[in-house]
Amino acid sequence: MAERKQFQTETKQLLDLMINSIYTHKEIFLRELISNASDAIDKLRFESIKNPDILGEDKNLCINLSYDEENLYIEDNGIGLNYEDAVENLGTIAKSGTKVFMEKLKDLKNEKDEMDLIGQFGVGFYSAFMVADEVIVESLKYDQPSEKAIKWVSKGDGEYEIENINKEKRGTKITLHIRKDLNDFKILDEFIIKDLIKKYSNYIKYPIKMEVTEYKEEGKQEKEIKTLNSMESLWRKNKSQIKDEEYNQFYKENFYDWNDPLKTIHFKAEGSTIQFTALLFIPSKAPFNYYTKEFKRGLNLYSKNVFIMEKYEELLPKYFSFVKGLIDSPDFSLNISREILQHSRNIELIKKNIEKKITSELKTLIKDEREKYIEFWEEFGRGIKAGLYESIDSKDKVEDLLLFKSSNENKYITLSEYKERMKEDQKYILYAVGDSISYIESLPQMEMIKEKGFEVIYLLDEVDEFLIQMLNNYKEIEFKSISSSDLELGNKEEKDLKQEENKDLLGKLKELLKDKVEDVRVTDKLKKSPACIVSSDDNISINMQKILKQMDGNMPFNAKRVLELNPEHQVFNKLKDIYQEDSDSIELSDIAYILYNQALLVEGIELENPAEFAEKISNLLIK
Ligand SMILES: Nc1ncnc2c1ncn2[C@@H]1O[C@H](COP(=O)(O)OP(=O)(O)OP(=O)(O)O)[C@@H](O)[C@H]1O
Repeated sequence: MAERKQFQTETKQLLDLMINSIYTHKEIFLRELISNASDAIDKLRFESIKNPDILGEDKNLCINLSYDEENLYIEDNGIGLNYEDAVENLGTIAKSGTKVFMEKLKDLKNEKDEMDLIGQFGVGFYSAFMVADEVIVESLKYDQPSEKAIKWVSKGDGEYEIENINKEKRGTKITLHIRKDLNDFKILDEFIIKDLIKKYSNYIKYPIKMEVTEYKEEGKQEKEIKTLNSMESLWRKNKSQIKDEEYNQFYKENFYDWNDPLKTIHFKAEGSTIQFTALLFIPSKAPFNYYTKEFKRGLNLYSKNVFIMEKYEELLPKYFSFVKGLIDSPDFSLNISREILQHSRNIELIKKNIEKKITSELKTLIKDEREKYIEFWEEFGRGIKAGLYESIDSKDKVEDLLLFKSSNENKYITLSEYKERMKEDQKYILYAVGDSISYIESLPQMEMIKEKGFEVIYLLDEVDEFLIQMLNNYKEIEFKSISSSDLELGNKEEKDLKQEENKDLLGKLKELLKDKVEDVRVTDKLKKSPACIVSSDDNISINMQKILKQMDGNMPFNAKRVLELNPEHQVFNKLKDIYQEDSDSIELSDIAYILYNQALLVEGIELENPAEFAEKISNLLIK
């Protein structure tokens, strides 16, 4: 006679929650039940170490799936449940923290909170009621005679029935009578089941078998029992036993890439606070949508081979968003939600750990395989820079991974290499901004710097200058633009003296150009060129304004400009002569106008009035 029992109050509430669950991923019930089956086989294996006889005839440890029109069956030959086990484990939530769970359940305000809570506590077996209106568990524990098997039945309505039955085979068979009101959600289908197993349970270490349709030649179909999961989780194998090809194959199959990864990082962390295995890949090519909003970064999460979620982004800082891979940790609960994970201390620890590892691998590449790193940089460098720009607190960790081309043979260098090579009298890390090397090299400001033998890093990417301004310094050496108005290259006193000597002329020029520039000064940056334009505001350089204007055409171009003149140039002498002769002459104002516009042209800035500029040049030519 079956005994009718009530579920524990808490369990009842949990069941109600499951049945009326708003949880969109109903499919996870299969993962839960398979993971329980796998745990049950684990437990049996453990027992069999002490006593190998308990396996008896039934040595092929596996999980069998089958289905008919109304039911799904999940069967294992694991440890099994006896009467007490079933009452205890299937009738109550046998977990510590149940009280807390229920307390919290009372305070719930909305559906999202509900999901978070489910995630936090894990619902395992009860998730079956998300898809089934009746669940039957038939089980024979390994150490019991067949007539001591049990049958446990519940409709999830607060009660269950339990009785002893006769069952010959060891282990547990679960029958789910599938609900009819699941709308779009279908489970009694070969292909759906196959897909779900691949997605969630592919790396369960026991075979999950099911009868499937095999398509033979000449269009013939046959039914065959097949193993649906690959079983082997590469990441749990010993590193020394894995060949490069295996890693590459695994990467390509799981992360949708045609190319082999550039680098594979596989490691285990077995600290006292957290345990996890990481299998990470640095792709060799950026995905086609890498630089778009559609791209999603993140690592896949597993708990002891069981898939939990895809692309969990909090584990990867933005600047490492190119990394693909997975983390397997027994500390993750199967039902954990993204929201809960976010606040978990473990996640912070794992994140720190993998970040350190990726950084050190990349640094090794820079040192030992520069060509490979350059290849990588050309694919992902922009992403690293943009990511770092958004998380500038991580400057210390990432700045040594940055590469820039420099005036030293136009090769890529790191900031630390720059620092090493700095001249004794050099105060700053000098940079120049432009969209090509040839443009930068022809800038008048480069003339004196080259002469002095200072190295200049070239900021060729739009994001570069923004980033450099955020970084502000490298190991306490300030970055300075070669176009910066306060860059001192020569003897400051000499320059100040020249400024003083010519202050009347400079004042006059400033007046003539008053609606165009903020100031007119002498400079020691120029050698062959008569003039250049610099920004008087280090925060918004002329180049940055150009970029901002490109992004938004309506933006006024208002970087504060300063016209700098080369006091050693013939043109300057000419200006002096004209000024002395007649400080109000048209010629003086024309030359000032031309010099200013010329400097704009060299800087690549559109002229306000090209026709007027051309006319003044023509006038000068015929004089
Ligand atoms: N196939 C099975 N064979 C033997 N025992 C089982 C089986 N399925 C469930 N159980 C028993 O029922 C208990 C409750 O399962 P449930 O899935 O709710 O929680 P759990 O597996 O302990 O936790 P979690 O699902 O969070 O890992 C299990 O601990 C186990 O003792």
